[in-house]
Amino acid sequence: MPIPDTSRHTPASMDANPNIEKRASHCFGCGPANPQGLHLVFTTDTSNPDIPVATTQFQLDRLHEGPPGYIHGGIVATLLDEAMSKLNRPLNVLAMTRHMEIDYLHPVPLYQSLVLTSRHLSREGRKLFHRAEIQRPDGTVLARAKGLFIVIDARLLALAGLTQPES
Ligand SMILES: CCCCCCCCCCCCCCCC(=O)SCCNC(=O)CCNC(=O)[C@H](O)C(C)(C)COP(=O)(O)OP(=O)(O)OC[C@H]1O[C@@H](n2cnc3c(N)ncnc32)[C@H](O)[C@@H]1OP(=O)(O)O
Repeated sequence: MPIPDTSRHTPASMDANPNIEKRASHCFGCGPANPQGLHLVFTTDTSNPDIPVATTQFQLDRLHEGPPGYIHGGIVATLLDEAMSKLNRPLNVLAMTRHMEIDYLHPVPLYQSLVLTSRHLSREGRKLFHRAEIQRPDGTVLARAKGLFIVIDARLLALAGLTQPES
């Protein structure tokens, strides 16, 4: 069987730098170097270091439209996933989403400033359980998610040709 040419799937951002944080600059959710990304910037509250909380405000336009006037459901999932992923570093782990479930409670509007927040719930070994919500400024919850993140160890990183972040 011929070996597939994977090089054609390699985006320009995948340069030779093996450091995971430097390579994360093109993350669709938070990477500052991704011209088509969401450029989310989170504030993380670690006043209780066991239960970090991440928050950001965002406002999207028709580039991310699904139903007329509202954000596409896949982008809503991205926002919730990204917010939950921001809890991993404060917990001193690298982790990836294994499972998430979403309640789309109300359509999420375009052209309005909204609040995206996430909170760590619990940990069982390498399994991290988080939750996230998108709210209107008045506190109305528009969408919420629960996520299971799995801690990625150094061996898996090395298999992907990556190194741990500099602490
Ligand atoms: C390789 C590249 C490295 C890059 C490192 C970068 C890291 C930092 C970048 C962060 C970036 C963030 C960006 C935003 C967050 C994303 O979007 S991340 C991207 C989306 N996620 C992915 O692509 C992950 C793809 N999945 C995988 O690679 C593998 O499944 C994982 C996550 C490494 C886990 O693999 P595994 O260890 O073989 O998993 P497995 O043993 O089957 O399950 C783990 C545990 O979860 C439990 N479990 C599984 N499914 C369920 C379920 N549905 N319900 C309940 N429990 C479940 C299992 O029972 C198991 O439990 P234990 O037996 O340990 O008690």
